[in-house]
Amino acid sequence: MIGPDQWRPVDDLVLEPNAMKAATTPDENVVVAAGPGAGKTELLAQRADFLLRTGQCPYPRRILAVSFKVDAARNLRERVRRRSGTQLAARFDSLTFHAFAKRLIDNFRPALTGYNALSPDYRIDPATRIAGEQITFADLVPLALEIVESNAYARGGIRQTYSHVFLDEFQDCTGQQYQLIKVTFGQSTAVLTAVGDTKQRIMVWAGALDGVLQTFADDFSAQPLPLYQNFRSAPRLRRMQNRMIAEMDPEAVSPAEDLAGDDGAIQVRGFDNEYDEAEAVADLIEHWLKEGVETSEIAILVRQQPHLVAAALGSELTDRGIPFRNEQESQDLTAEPAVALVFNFLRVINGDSQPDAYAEMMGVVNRLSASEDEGARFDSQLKRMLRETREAVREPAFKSGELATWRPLVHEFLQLVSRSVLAAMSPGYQQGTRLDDLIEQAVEAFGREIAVDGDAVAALKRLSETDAIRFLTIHKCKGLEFEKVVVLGVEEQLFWGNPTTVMSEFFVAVSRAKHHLVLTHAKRRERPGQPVSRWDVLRTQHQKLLDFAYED
Ligand SMILES: Nc1ncnc2c1ncn2[C@@H]1O[C@H](COP(=O)(O)OP(=O)(O)OP(=O)(O)O)[C@@H](O)[C@H]1O
Repeated sequence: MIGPDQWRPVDDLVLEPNAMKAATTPDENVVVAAGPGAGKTELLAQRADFLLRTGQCPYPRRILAVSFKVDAARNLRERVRRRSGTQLAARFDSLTFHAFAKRLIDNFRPALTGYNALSPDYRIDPATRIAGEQITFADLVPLALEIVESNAYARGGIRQTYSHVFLDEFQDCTGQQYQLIKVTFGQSTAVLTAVGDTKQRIMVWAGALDGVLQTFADDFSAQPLPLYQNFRSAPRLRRMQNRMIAEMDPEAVSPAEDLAGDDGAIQVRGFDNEYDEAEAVADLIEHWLKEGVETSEIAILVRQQPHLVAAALGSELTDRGIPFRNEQESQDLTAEPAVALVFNFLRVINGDSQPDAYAEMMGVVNRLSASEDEGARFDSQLKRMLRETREAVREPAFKSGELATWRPLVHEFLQLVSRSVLAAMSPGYQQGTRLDDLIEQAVEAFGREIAVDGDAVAALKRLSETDAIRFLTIHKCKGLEFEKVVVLGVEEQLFWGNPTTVMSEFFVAVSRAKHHLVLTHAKRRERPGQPVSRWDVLRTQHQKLLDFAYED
């Protein structure tokens, strides 16, 4: 352990004065409002290191970090683990609001009474609530709120556990989520750090509270500590962001002299139709890849219906053998433990050295063996099966490009693991068809990728975090950053609705780019083959948004 005065930011980062203050304040609630790329998430990781390393968060107390998305919570957890080491990071709980609420319910369930009373083996279902037995995701936060509102023992327990609380992307906090934080930690000794950017408030449709950063500052007597830097984007891109900020939040505009420089590029490209657009964007991507840009540093952003709007680009990339991933689909999938197990099994039987996948897979399956004897028997059966399967896939006759050859192998493995073990992996798997549906989706996703070139290792790589160009919705790209960003379809027909929300979403999209931003629009987009609720064939460029791309 070191003294607070001895602590230096991890990785030798230089923190601006307010960031340093927010990272190291021992006992003050703070709210850090700052624009894109200012280092808000980084600041939370640094603060976690400070609190754990200096003992300001004294053992055995813990830090709670609450985020909105599974990816964001995982990113922050990983960042802290990498920086501070596994031992210290073990006292850092990086959870989504849903996961935090579920923890409260699991730990203090008997506090729920009457209609809300729940049996110990309650289930969570996406849609249907059954009194006493099954709740939906939407019930989690209200039930957790009922627990902390009605039960002083629960409030005391959670306050005892956490000495510090972090709130990331706090501009998108809903009324219920805010209440949960306020009732749980208001009037307590917990020290709270909230970070956010009102210009990136894109969850209004989901009930994000207007002015929540100010409300938090008032309710928690939190000191506002604005940040002014942007570590992400090159000057040309920052000037475009600044033109948008001038309209969205004039007080936050940066002085022109801070944004001088020629680094960075913005292109606006108009096309007659989506096929011309697909060809031109694929040419650009091919060019970037030849220049040595990593696939994981390229993102294609679409406001809505990405699988339809980006379909032509997807086929063009497939024809050229350029890997891409529809994030909406596969990233949600890989967060599922059953899907991760299937992919890890495929990695183990295909790759020569896959220690992480092997350890993860064995960790899951062994954890669940009932007795030592049974465990040993199961272990040897599984190892034999893996050995034989590895040999089989190496046979020249093995048709690796066809899904039909893989499907029985996956099912044989899952049968060996057993239904009860699979069902125990997640509360949602015990009822209905969710488990089978997920396994089928995992196999299908692998099938689509393996069809590209028959290379299983490459297919699995594309299905994992890196090594593929990502197609994302704007909601999914929150908090992420890429060298090259293409916003596909800057058109009235895609960027419609409440003008403030449209601006915020466009702002989130353009501010993901580090060096190069491409904005496209097309005059026509053919109606997709599949049924679709709303589709306009004729398109109009969104002039107001595109105008921000041009210097005066
Ligand atoms: N003090 C710093 N010095 C150098 N680089 C930094 C610093 N703080 C953050 N960065 C880097 O700047 C980039 C943006 O940081 P981060 O993602 O934390 O910003 P953010 O404010 O959360 O952005 P956004 O709100 O747009 O998602 C990251 O690549 C991060 O590693």
